[in-house]
Amino acid sequence: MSKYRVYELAKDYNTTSKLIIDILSRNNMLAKNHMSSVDDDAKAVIERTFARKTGVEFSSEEPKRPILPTRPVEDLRSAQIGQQQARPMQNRPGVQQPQRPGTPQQPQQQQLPRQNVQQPQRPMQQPQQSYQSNQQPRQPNSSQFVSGPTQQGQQPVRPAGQPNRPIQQQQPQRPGSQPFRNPQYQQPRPTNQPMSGNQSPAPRQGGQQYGAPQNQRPPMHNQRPQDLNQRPNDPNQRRTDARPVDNRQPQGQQRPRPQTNQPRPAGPTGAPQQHTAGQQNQQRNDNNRSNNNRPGQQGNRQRPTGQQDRRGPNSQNRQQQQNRHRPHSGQSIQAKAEPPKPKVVKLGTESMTVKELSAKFGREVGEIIKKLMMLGVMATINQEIDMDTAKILASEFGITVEELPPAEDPTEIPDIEDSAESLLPRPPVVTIMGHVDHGKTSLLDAIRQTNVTGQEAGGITQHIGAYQVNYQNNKIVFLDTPGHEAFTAMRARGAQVTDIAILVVAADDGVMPQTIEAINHAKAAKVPIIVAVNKIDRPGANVDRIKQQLTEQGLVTEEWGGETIVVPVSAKTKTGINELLEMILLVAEVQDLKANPNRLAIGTIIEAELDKGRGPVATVLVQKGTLRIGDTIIAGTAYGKVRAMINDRGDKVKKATPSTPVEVLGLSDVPMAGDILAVVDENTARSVAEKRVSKKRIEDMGQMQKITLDDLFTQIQEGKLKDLNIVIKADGQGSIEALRQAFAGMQNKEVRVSLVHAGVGAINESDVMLASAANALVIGFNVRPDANSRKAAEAEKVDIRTYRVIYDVVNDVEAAMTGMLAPEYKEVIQGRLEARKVISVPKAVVAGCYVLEGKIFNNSQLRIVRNGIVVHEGKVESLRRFKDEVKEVAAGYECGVSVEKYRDIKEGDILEAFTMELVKQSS
Ligand SMILES: Nc1nc2c(ncn2[C@@H]2O[C@H](COP(=O)(O)OP(=O)(O)OP(=O)(O)O)[C@@H](O)[C@H]2O)c(=O)[nH]1
Repeated sequence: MSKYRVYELAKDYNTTSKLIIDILSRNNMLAKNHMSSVDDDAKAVIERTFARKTGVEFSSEEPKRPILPTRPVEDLRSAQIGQQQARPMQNRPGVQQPQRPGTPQQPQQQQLPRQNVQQPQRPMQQPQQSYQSNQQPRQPNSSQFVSGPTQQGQQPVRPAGQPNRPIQQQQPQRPGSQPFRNPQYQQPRPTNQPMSGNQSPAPRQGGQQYGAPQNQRPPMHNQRPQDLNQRPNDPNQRRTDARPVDNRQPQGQQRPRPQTNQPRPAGPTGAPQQHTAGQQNQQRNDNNRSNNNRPGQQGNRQRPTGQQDRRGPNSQNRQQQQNRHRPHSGQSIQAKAEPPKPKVVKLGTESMTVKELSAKFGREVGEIIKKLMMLGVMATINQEIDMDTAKILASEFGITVEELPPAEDPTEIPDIEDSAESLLPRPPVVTIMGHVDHGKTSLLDAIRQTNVTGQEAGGITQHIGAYQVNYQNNKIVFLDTPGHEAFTAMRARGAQVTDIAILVVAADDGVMPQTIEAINHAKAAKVPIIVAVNKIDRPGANVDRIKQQLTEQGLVTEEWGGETIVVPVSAKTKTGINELLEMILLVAEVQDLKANPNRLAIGTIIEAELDKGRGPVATVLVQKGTLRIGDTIIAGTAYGKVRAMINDRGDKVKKATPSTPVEVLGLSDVPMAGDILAVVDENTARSVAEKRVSKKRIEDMGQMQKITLDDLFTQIQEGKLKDLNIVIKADGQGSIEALRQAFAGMQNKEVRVSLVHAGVGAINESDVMLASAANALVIGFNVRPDANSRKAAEAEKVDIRTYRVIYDVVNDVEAAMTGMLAPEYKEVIQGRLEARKVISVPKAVVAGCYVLEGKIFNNSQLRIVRNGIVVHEGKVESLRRFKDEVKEVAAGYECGVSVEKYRDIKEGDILEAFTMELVKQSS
């Protein structure tokens, strides 16, 4: 009975094994896979099917594999025929492994032991084993053969009576249970023990059983007679080397063994091969070739004859696939250049991508990613890896990291060190610090012989002032910092630019919390402290008690053996002022304060604001060099040319030497208090400012994202926590800093203050829109909303609250946070007027106004706004139309308005008429 393998039939009919299996299954014929053997009936079915279908299915599922031209023509022909004639052994699990390229083919006896180290059998190969027996009718019994360089006419034949292996003995190997063995010898054996070279295969128990199909159909020996007859006579149609030989050829079928009578172009095929009983290990070439001719494989064009592979068919084909891309063994092979694997790498402080790190480490990107994964970092090729992670990664690879110094920040202006010879003495910069209302401003007034206190809104110092005084031909610069807690940040900054701190302690009040805070700031800044015990004129003044309290804070007076200078003073009676100034000069002398005036200036922004008439105005304390008119300066993101400089007395100056405070005009923008001002060339100023702007934008974006995400997460975690979002607009950076600090300390269990935006200037429409988007409250500090922003606020239902005293802001917000804020009165804007003509009359100043919107009443309260800044609040003193007193004036009419106790109305001022309405208190 002839047996055919599915894949052979597929090949014969130029179609796929799957299609053959399908056709067979439709005809109730079992075929499991492409290695399944089928009988002649099945073949007949296939033949009939394809006769009918005329090849429609031929290419329906799998395209025909192209035959590569590397193979000789006769080889290809013989391959086609040979597949019909000789049953290839390639798919058998125990198929012999070809030798490695270049290894001379060994005699079979020598090869046998090597078969035992073949690959474990794969599960997919199991069925193939069972079909091997079915191939036998079509296989020459190689056990009868004498292998070697056979020639035509010397075809070994199976001796009559040579039993074939019993089919019953062909047990499929368990997957992976045994080494890969040549089924020709191994599988017939009851066990999987390797067969020695002189062992004979187990005798068949009847040739009729051998190869019998599973359905036990009668053999059809008339099948494919032509093939059989052609084989011995047409060597060109055979494979060039020996075909797989099967020693299970049914008796009587003396099929000539395909053999190698046409050596392959390469490979040592000349070794004599003997096929003796028990040595029927077919040439590995055969198997190899057979493997190469597997349906769907393209392997037969790769491995030269005699080059054998120890591996199974699949890996062999994989190898063949690789070989296609591999240079021929004879060629000079350029090994794939591996990147050098350094032991030490230099890394900067900035982060690097995974790809960059792989290049630095000389490792594949995949290796880096794998290591990162093992470290718990999921990264992609373009992921940025920070320095710490890179170091850990390097240690994983056994690489030492050398840190490079940080790259120069393009947003920084490098400072130049001055030589000792260039330094000249400079005046000391003194900061007055202390608890609220202990008399800081009064003391400075006493020193300057001026009265600043009277001009301050709410009686509190709310801006850093810088003043220069002369005492005994020595200049002393004073920075007047406020004592309120809210100004901590400003005070801290003042301590950073100062040389000496004057700590004001009221003799009748003693050391208070802000006193201690001031001490700590001065200590942190390593600034010497001189204590001025003020208000010694007060009845309850007790200087010794103050000294005792100071000792508790680590400030031991000189009289008590310490180093702290304590000067009792009275700002009111001007007592002790001279002693204080002398002590300042004494301490300054000890400090040996010097600076180089002959260089480009460096200074610090003490305060900055936007003046509608003059533009951005910055108060600068020059610390090094000399600042001159026309210098190109940069401070923060602002830059420009010095257009004008005004000293503390209001005089215009052309230059400012070290330790000189001046107001500087000419900046493009309002810098932040604390920004460093530097004189640079114009290009540098512009480029550095641009870089700072973009850097700030990126930082702001990151901050916004962080805040949003953090808040979201925190809110989820904290349950009922709500944010009180606030937009601040103020008249100066100092006020913003103060409010920022005040809000930073505010938080209770239910509400947290979140600053959405803070800026200098009047409240504008974009502020309102931002507040609307962020569901925020707008707080104006000494600024007012313009007409558009007020309308926008009404439309968007945004609450704008304006203040002139920081206490009120803090108290209101704190009250709101505790749910106690229930305003008894609510401001209701009645109308807006513009002062167009100001007339002075006896006992009053009358502003000729035009009512822009709403109404003004003769009992209205008035707020006078100049350039968006509130300059006064008061009551209507008189309201006239022409010469008549009237009760109200509506929009579109002119009127004369005078304000109670205020004569400084200017043309262009905006007068807001408002009233306070009682609001029902909510519980
Ligand atoms: N009797 C007496 N009163 C003083 C003296 N110094 C200041 N005062 C009064 O104390 C109050 C507060 O004085 P300020 O100079 O405003 O105090 P401050 O520390 O500058 O206050 P802030 O700017 O709010 O921090 C004012 O009413 C002063 O008149 C003093 O030496 N004797």
